[in-house]
Amino acid sequence: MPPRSFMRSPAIMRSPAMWEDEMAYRRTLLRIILWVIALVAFALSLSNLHHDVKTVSVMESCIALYCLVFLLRVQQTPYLLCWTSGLMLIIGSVIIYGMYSKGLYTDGFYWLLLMPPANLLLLGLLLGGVFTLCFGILGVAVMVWAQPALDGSLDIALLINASVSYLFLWGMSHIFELKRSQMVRQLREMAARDPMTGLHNRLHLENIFAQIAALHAKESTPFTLLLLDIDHFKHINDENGHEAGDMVLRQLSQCMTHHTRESDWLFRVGGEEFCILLPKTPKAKAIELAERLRTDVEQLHPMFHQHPIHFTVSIGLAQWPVDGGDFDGLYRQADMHLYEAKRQGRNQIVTGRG
Ligand SMILES: Nc1nc2c(ncn2[C@@H]2O[C@H](COP(=O)(O)OP(=O)(O)OP(=O)(O)O)[C@@H](O)[C@H]2O)c(=O)[nH]1
Repeated sequence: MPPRSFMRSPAIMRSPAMWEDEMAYRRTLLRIILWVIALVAFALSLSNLHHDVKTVSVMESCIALYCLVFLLRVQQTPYLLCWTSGLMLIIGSVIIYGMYSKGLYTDGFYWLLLMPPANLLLLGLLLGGVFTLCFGILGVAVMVWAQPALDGSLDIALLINASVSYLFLWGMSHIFELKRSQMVRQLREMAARDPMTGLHNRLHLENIFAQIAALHAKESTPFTLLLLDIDHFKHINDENGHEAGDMVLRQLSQCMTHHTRESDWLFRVGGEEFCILLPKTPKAKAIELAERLRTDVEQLHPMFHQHPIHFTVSIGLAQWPVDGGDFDGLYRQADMHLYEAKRQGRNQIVTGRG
């Protein structure tokens, strides 16, 4: 007969893609933006060729070409920021050159206003901010030094209007990007946590496991996975009500937090089922911790409406890599041990061989 909790949840939930690639959002955005820039740059290149502005036309063709090559790499390159920085550098340089050239001064200025939102959206607050600052300074420099040479005099009103518009767009883009990244962080945190206990939820488990396993494979040290299940939890609910059951779940979470280190990972993986990952911990040490936890829980007796609630936990243990080299294997082994602990009468730890 297969282990109990594996029957309840046959497949361990896969992590959402957003955790697998921090830059997934920017990749998607870039795919659309690159097509647009490539087409616009190509059209402008033809138009400038037609109007005999050959240097700018060649530069615009280069932008279109860069975008097409970038499009081929955008989904898998690990150097996304380098590629994007290159793109913004080329576009910014062409704009500044356009402003410097006679005849394209005003056109170049309009295009420069695109730099703050594009930089911040594609490169983030810090790098995007540096690019925006550099191109802003260059834009003002072109106005102050090159404009009198081109137009005969410096238009102070235009300089002020241009600078204020640029700064305004930068400020708005900064606030937008700041709020967006804060919201993404909050959503990730909420998606990774169980609201009742504050522990990580199952979605996060596989990702963390992969990171811990990779680290331990490098250092050739073992780590241990514990599965805990509250005994007869249905009975606690039935006898004392759902609220009492919730309180027991929170009490157990606090007890788990108390008995573990900062570096350990605690998860609520099901209704009354919990998982603990103990990095750099061999089975013998994990058994000591599990035993302390089990006896502490046995003596807790939290009060619910002046009525003490007695509860116990059963624990299954498995050590990486001897009990399983990958997530599914190790989790299955710990689950089999937990099943055995339940079968042997509950309120105990089963660890298997070794
Ligand atoms: N209060 C409360 N109960 C929950 C929650 N999630 C699941 N449960 C209850 O947990 C109980 C689990 O019952 P069972 O799977 O039969 O397990 P058990 O009674 O603990 O029995 P053993 O595990 O065999 O010792 C069910 O009654 C669920 O309704 C929750 O968030 N809060």
